[in-house]
Amino acid sequence: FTLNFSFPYAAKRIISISHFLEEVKKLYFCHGLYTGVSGRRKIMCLMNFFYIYLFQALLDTQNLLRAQITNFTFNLGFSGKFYHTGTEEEDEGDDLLLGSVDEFWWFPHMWSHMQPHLFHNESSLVEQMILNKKFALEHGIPTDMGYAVAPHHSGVYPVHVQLYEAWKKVWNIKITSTEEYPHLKPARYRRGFIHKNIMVLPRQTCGLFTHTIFYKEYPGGPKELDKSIQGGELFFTVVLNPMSIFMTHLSNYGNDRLGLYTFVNLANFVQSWTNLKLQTLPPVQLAHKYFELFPEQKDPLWQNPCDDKRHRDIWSKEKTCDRLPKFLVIGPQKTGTTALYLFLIMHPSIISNSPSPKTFEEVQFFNRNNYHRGIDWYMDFFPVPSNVSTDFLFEKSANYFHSEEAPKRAAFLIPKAKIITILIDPSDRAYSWYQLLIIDGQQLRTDPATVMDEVQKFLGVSPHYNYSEALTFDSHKGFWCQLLEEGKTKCLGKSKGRKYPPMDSECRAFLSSYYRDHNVELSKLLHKLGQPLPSWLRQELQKVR
Ligand SMILES: Nc1ncnc2c1ncn2[C@@H]1O[C@H](COP(=O)(O)OS(=O)(=O)O)[C@@H](OP(=O)(O)O)[C@H]1O
Repeated sequence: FTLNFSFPYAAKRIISISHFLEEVKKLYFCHGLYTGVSGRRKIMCLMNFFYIYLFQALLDTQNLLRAQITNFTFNLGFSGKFYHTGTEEEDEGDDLLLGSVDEFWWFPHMWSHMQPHLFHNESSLVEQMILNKKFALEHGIPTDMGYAVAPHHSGVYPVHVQLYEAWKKVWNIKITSTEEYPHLKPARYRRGFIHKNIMVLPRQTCGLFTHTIFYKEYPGGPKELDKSIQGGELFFTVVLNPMSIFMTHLSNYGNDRLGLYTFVNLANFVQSWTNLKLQTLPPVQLAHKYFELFPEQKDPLWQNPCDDKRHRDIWSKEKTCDRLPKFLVIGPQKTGTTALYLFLIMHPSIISNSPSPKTFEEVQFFNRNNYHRGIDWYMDFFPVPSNVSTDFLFEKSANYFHSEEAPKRAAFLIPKAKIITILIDPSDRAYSWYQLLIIDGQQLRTDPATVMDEVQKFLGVSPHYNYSEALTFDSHKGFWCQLLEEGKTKCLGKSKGRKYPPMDSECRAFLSSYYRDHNVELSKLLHKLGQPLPSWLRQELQKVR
């Protein structure tokens, strides 16, 4: 234990480069990837330069870590615009490093280290990336690692879809990492996800930042860093995560070399006190391993980007969080959802999404694969409300009701949204579904104005809209329709409110008995929720089996 502690400390004093980085507070990064499965842990370290000076220090650290971590290799990130823009010594450092590209792995940052979410046009992002790629090609830096990191996490999560597209076009990026999904804190809940075929891995925090240059000046005192390494947070991060990714700044490898100190010490401590084996994998292999271990993390869960300050800060100013629905009509299908939809959009404060070319008035975002298109895609269906507090954006997708995924997904993105569902006798619904016959019996069908009064009350929408005046029973259609000027009516199309012969009694008895147990369960649920039983349900329950 004592040896583990004292060795890197001594090493630090012997090989430190004292004149380095006194005033450099800029962004020098080093990434470390710790990965592993069950009894194995793997480490890879990534580093990022603008003015590289510490070539020798990097190699020293890499060699020291290789003694403890199989295949340990730094992964260096580059923003080419800063090449040869430092002092003479720093420029020399750049050349030294570029003369030994084969010693390390490499990943692109942005050309000028800009935050991607500030670029609204994909083409400007592409331009910037092409510059960085040209720089890489000119200097023999490999361009096929498939890994990239966005400066300051910007654009990765919350997803800036333009970044993902540009990454794929220019660099064929397959993997990235962030500390922001689903949130920075608590760190132990960070997860990965796959979006647009790019695997996003959770990144851990090692406690080294641009300002942690000197051991004695470590925030809270050096004991804090030592505690974290020796059985504290950092130790547990590696022990509890089969795969850990760290990012440190180049400044952590100058002066007191806290990067070296921390990781060598950590690896020693882990090896002394556990049976874990540490090893490193190249990024793409690492990502595949991660999602083999955590397949349930593949599907992302989108959240409102404005709910977390850190997320809001890296969310494009040209995008707003107001283009999200305040309520959902979730179906189920064949219960009168189209009629309810029509009645709702008659209200001056209620605004629906624009139509989808494929699914018409329904967006069908939360239930199936549209969800993987991301929230930019979803929000584009909604207008920017002219008055955020009084306008009610909503969306009706009748198959949310029976979707396994929709409730969780909706709860994450729009946790405050109200939900409206329509229940009708399932026998009638099933019958309607198979287009044989339909039985009238719903309040929405017979008395929509009262239903719409309840809906308005439930939503708290204003002004109060008088549906008794705005709707009329169209005897030709046989349903309630919108009343237009001069007594004309606007009814739903031919496919809604069809005329069938009545259901035969044998069929009704069969369906009634088929749904009986479900209806009993439903009545219990409604009772528990303090909801009144619909009249059809009361009638169904009174039937003798
Ligand atoms: N005002 C009015 N006009 C027309 N139809 C009305 C109305 N109110 C309720 N209904 C009932 O709505 C049934 C269709 O339900 P949905 O719109 O939810 O169907 S779908 O899931 O979108 O296909 C539809 O069923 P079908 O007649 O079998 O099509 C009607 O029974």
